[in-house]
Amino acid sequence: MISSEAMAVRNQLIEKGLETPTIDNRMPQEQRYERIKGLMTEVLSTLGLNLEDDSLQETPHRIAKMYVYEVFSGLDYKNFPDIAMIDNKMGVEEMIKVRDISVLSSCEHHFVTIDGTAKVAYIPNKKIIGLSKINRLVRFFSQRPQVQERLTQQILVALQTLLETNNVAISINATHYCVKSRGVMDVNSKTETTALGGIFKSNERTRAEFLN
Ligand SMILES: Nc1nc2c(ncn2[C@@H]2O[C@H](COP(=O)(O)OP(=O)(O)OP(=O)(O)O)[C@@H](O)[C@H]2O)c(=O)[nH]1
Ligand SMILES: [Zn+2]
Repeated sequence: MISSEAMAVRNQLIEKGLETPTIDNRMPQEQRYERIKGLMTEVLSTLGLNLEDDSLQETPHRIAKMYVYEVFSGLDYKNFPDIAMIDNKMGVEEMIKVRDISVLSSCEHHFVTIDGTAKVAYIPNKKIIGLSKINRLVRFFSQRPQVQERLTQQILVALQTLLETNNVAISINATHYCVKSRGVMDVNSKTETTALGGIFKSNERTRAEFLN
């Protein structure tokens, strides 16, 4: 079942043109897994690998399981985290900032790892979010084929929707293994993306407090 929070976030992303481009192929998870397993068998044998070898035998199964149930599980809103919100009874008016949130995602151009950290901040309105739920949201949207810019925006919009305020900011600093382990093979470069909402965009001091 897809929760009402997940539906609200999804609708906002669609409205803002930020949803991950997907097609509705109506294939249940188990069927997706079976199909990918068969197709990966083709890929591996086309590469010339011997799938009768005991180490390689289960690799099509492992890859299909990893795609459907692990690294791309965020394509399915049924896996959207349960979000615990609490009323801002204590009247918090200052910035809440969480740093060093792990970001492990996959680049949609090459299907290899994006590895980094996120910093998230918000100024509460009527609601406060359970801290671990910020990490879970980051993780949900990371578990999709991604470009870092879209990932950053999706987390911003999700938090804005759930917290019922525009005053949210996020930055992600990440290494792209498609840049590091292949292609240009730059082992040092990192990419920083930022998405600012509400007062984080309009007020220089608030923005500076977040960015520094
Ligand atoms: N903006 C952006 N680009 C990304 C991201 N992840 C990967 N890319 C880039 O996507 C581009 C794809 O370029 P292409 O020329 O189509 O692919 P390619 O031939 O494999 O390119 P090289 O990586 O330069 O070898 C590359 O420049 C990647 O570095 C991302 O999160 N954001
Ligand atoms: Zn890439």
